Amino acid sequence: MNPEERINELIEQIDHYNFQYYQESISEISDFDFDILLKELAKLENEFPDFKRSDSPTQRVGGTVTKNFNAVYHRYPMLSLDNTYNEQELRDFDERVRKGLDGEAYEYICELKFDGISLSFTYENGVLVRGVTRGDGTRGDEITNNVKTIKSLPLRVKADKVPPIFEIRGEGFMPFQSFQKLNEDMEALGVNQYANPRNAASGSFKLQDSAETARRALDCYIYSFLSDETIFASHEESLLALKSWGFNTSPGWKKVDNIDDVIVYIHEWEEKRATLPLATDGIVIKINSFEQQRELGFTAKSPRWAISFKYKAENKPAILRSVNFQVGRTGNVTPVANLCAESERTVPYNKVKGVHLSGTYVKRATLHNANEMERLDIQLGDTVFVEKSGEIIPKITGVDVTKRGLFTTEHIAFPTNCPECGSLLARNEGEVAYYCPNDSACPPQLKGRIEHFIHRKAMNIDSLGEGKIELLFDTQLVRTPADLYDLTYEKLLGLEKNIVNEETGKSKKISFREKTVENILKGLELSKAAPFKNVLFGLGIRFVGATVAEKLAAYFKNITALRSATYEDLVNVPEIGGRIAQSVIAYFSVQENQLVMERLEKAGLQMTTDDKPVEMESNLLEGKTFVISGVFANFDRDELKHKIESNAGRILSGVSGKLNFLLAGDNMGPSKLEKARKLGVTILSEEEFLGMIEK
Ligand SMILES: NC(=O)c1ccc[n+]([C@@H]2O[C@H](COP(=O)([O-])OP(=O)(O)OC[C@H]3O[C@@H](n4cnc5c(N)ncnc54)[C@H](O)[C@@H]3O)[C@@H](O)[C@H]2O)c1
Ligand SMILES: [Zn+2]
Repeated sequence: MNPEERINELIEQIDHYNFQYYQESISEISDFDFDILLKELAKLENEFPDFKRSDSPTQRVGGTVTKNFNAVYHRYPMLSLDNTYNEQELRDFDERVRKGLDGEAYEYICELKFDGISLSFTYENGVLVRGVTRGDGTRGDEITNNVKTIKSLPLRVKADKVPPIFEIRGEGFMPFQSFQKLNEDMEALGVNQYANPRNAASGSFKLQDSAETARRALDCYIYSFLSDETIFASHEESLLALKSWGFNTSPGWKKVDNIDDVIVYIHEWEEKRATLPLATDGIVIKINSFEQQRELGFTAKSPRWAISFKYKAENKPAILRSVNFQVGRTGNVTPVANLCAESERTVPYNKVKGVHLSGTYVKRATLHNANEMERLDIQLGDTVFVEKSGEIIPKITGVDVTKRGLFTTEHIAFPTNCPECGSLLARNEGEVAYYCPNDSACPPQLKGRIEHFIHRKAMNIDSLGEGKIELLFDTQLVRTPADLYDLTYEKLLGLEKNIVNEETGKSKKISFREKTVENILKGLELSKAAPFKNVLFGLGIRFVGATVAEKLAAYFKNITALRSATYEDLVNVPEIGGRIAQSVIAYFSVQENQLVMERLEKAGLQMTTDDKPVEMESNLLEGKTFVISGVFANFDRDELKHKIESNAGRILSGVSGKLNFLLAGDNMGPSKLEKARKLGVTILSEEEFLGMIEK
């Protein structure tokens, strides 16, 4: 590949990752690997300036504005930061600063680099009037209602020196605690979880529903002040003033006067940052004097007076001692590695401490699925590399095959049968995970279904925590949600169980005394008033999350109508596709499920509703099928989907002979387009589509 081709290829890759990262809040590769690609591009552009493109990601801030919010121009551009992972480059930066300042003395402010999203807040006459994301650096999304949910952000500032208009900036983030809670909720709902707190913060600040943003308990650390008037001489002065005005300025910053002390600061926080309640990914170094900042100026993408030093995700060798195959609520089988430190090879596994990584000991890591095990070519006894990605879930990133002796490792067979119930495992076409199909009797699946049933967004029975369900399950009192409503005071009183925590080995005794039993029964009684949509969601039908349950409930109005709905009836409901329809039908065709439902109805749960269904706009698209692909100028995909469905059209999951229309936006994959053309599918632009439903 010649340099020009490589440059173009890199741009395409980086644009793709940027889109995923900023628009979809997904990291498809690690920041480190992303930064390697970006550096390779910058280097090639330097060597071959003729091939340098003006739209290169080295010349632009990575984000974009979305169509969901008002785009507003920044008064002062919001740039990125140059970054480095090593001390030598930091010294090179210091050298450039020294030259740029012509021998003047200078100071640095070192700050922690919090891992969230950049936010800008404008105050007029002391009142918060606007909150905006960084966007593409020139324009951002106006998310004022969402930033107002940040409790530590003053809505009004009262102080003497406050200028009539000023802007402050900071990092909006989700503390680990909120992150964990959010992901637990998402797991219970069966929807995709966020990989790390940064992605969660980014997604949460850009929600349409501010009430949901508020529930997610986001916060923000303020690290910069801007105004047209010169009020402060230095960054330090501005930070101190902001603090005295009531802002939640970023904690832990320090003023130093040479690069060696910057490096001391970096080492100081390398381990200590693991004790913070939020994610950090490095430190930021800024020239203190505003005058000197002006002298040094900016590149197209970042200030010349600042740089960030990023900590590499810590990666350490460990020994793979064994693999557990865990069966989850939906029957998915996940391989989990049991690890020990290299020095613990011969220590009995219950005495193993594990590998010290970013402040904690790690002895378990996910291997994701059979494909991933194959990709790693991992064997028992192997020396592997473990990393804490997003500082939360440890994963295995590779195998050190040079450490593999002739007889020291052993092939790992992925089980053919469920380790919990013995059923033959199955795998759906196109999916990587194996699952246990025995959903009516496999213990973790039964238990999981009950845990789901009592979830906050379902029957909301919080007097029945996880341990209690385990106890009810073990004593065979409860195997299905319907059994819960047969529980009585007499059956419950006096039950006991020791529950051992697998991680810590500590045991906890659960015993049902009078008060506990009363609370459980009260919770069950109250749950009988939960609306039909909650009951429907609580059943845990595959692909029926809270929103789908709400739509089905509103459309069919009662369980009898839903139960007898045909596939055609179901796909006629706006926004219900074939996958959901099939899953609902499959669920009701199982006799045991029908029985559970009848018993729940008898117990007095709500099986009807008066909620109104989604309004249909017309039948203009009746009998027509659509696939939406790419990015559109006026609507996002969900809006287009809604338009199709509320005009009686149907969405298909992929391009096939059955498809009538491909609604094609920008950036869609060329192979999809090609396939559609071959099959004679009509390709529509956004405008052409809108023309079809105009009345
Ligand atoms: N994994 C991926 O797929 C992927 C894709 C795109 C970008 N990225 C990562 O994001 C980086 C680019 O993002 P970026 O442009 O936001 O740069 P950045 O996150 O590396 O640095 C700039 C940002 O740091 C933040 N920040 C935190 N604490 C700060 C402080 N005390 N002072 C000033 N700023 C502070 C601000 O939000 C600022 O916008 C890449 O280098 C890469 O590491 C990853
Ligand atoms: Zn099973």
